Amino acid sequence: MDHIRNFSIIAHVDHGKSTLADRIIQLCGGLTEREMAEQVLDNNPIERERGITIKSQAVSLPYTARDGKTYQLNFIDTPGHVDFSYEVSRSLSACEGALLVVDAAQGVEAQSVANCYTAVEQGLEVVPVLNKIDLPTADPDRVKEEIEAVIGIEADDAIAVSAKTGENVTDVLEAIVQRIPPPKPGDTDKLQALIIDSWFDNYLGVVMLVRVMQGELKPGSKIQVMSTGRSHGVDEVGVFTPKRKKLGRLGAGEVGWVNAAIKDVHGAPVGDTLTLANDPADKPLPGFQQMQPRVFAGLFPVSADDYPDLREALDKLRLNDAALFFEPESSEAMGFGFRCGFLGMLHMEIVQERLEREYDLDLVTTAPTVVYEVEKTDGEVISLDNPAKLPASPQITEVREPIIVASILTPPDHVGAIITLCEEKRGVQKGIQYLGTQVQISYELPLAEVVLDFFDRLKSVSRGYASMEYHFQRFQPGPFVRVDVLINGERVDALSLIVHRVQAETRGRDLVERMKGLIPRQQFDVAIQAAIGGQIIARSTVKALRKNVLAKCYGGDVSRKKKLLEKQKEGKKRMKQVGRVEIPQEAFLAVLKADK
Ligand SMILES: Nc1nc2c(ncn2[C@@H]2O[C@H](COP(=O)(O)OP(=O)(O)OP(=O)(O)O)[C@@H](O)[C@H]2O)c(=O)[nH]1
Repeated sequence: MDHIRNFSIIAHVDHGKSTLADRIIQLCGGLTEREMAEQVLDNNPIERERGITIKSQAVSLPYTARDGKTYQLNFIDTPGHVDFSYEVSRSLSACEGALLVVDAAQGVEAQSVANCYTAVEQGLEVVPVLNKIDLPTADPDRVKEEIEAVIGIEADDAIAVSAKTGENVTDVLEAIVQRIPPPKPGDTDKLQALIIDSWFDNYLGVVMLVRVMQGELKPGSKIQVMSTGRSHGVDEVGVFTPKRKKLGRLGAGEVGWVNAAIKDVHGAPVGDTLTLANDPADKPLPGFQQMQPRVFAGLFPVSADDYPDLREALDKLRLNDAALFFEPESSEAMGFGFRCGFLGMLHMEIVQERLEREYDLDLVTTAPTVVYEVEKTDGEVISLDNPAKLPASPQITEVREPIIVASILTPPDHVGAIITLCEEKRGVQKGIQYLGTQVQISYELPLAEVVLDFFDRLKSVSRGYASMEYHFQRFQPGPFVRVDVLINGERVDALSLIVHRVQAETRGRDLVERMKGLIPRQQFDVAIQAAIGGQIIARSTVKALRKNVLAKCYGGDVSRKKKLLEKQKEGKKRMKQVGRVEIPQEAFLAVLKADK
């Protein structure tokens, strides 16, 4: 085991993790120059387009070090975005060390701090790497100080590199070999393998990425998933180089893939332990925190005929995405659809995009909402993930909303604007610390406010410099009311939202105004109202169209007429017929941009 090094790379989005990983793979001879042309690790098209890494991946690489020995370096990738921070901790638990990659021009950002603490807590050796030193604005010395001041780890021997040009990347490989310890042997030889990740492959069924802690895994063995007690025969084991490579065994300390004819990812839960069915380990490895969807929204097909297809598509996506939750929902206004739970807004956007792109579905999404805890007068406490289902007020004792703790890092210039923003979002300041060139501000904030437009606002008030990390803290009671939207006098359940009493009037007015701008003019007047209970708090009208649109075409030019009709059809794609009124997708999301 002395020749094995298991490591991860911790980095804020865009600091160059994928580029460095590619360089490392290239230096170890994993791929040819041509194969490198495509960034290999971000291998889902949506991830690639957005330039973010979502799923964990692992690569095993042989490296002949300066000491003449050949080491097996196992790199386990981690995602960089806040929505996926639970995946970071699970990747880290398979490693003995981590490279902390910090952009030498940009400096330390909140996400790297949070992930670095996770690594330190898990007892990993952290090796700081300053990337992008080829940039004229790079200032490695300042960033070293920042790492020490903000994160509090030693950065004297940080390695300054350019992942782009390849400068000093060999030093990183040497540091992995010298500074990161090899895996420790287990207490016994009984198999314990941690499931770091599992995904569904159309040809192979479920593939598991595992870290063998002790014992060994071989084709033909009968393994047992410890939490479910289910047994499966192992078909194949191997590693990614990054290409799939079959092996005869995976031994203690190694990281690789296993496939064992398991039907879907729920049969191979991430964080679970594999052992041998006929010679099981005494106890499972410590698992991971269960991931919980925090943001919910309704997904409805534009055309009711697509409902079965939507169900099938969600079923398929769930094979691969254990964090995705859904159950059938029926709405008076929208018909049949699904209430879906996501880890955060990015997760939601990705799921929606995949449904539309990969499954060719036209969908309308309702405004995302957080989960409220509602205590009823009969003592029952319910988790409310759909505002339309809030019980009538005489039945409610208390409504509690989720509160998060946010840690924001920013240069000192923007502190004032950020505090103003947090206060506007009902935040409570918990601390503010000047750390060299950066300021760390911590706030308790309602998750509902963060879900709205907080990230965009934070970026805009800090001109892109502030970064943030957050985690759930607790539920807190408050005076919440349900604001309903009425279109021509009919309540549209899919547009209801839960808001703080103090913000209700403003939100209602903003929403009505915004919707007025988004609902196209129809053959008749459309009245839009916002109401709390029976009381109307805002109203507005979309005036009827005066003329037929085709009148503009002077009756003559057929192709022009056709074009116009096609254009209208296109525009209709993401509309939902509610009663007599056609409501476009944007109107359902109007609430997201409230009070800007
Ligand atoms: N100048 C310069 N640019 C770099 C260097 N390393 C990475 N970049 C650029 O920085 C951007 C982000 O790099 P990625 O490797 O995609 O960043 P990442 O951290 O993997 O981002 P996520 O996959 O979103 O987590 C890309 O445009 C890279 O070309 C470097 O050493 N120098």
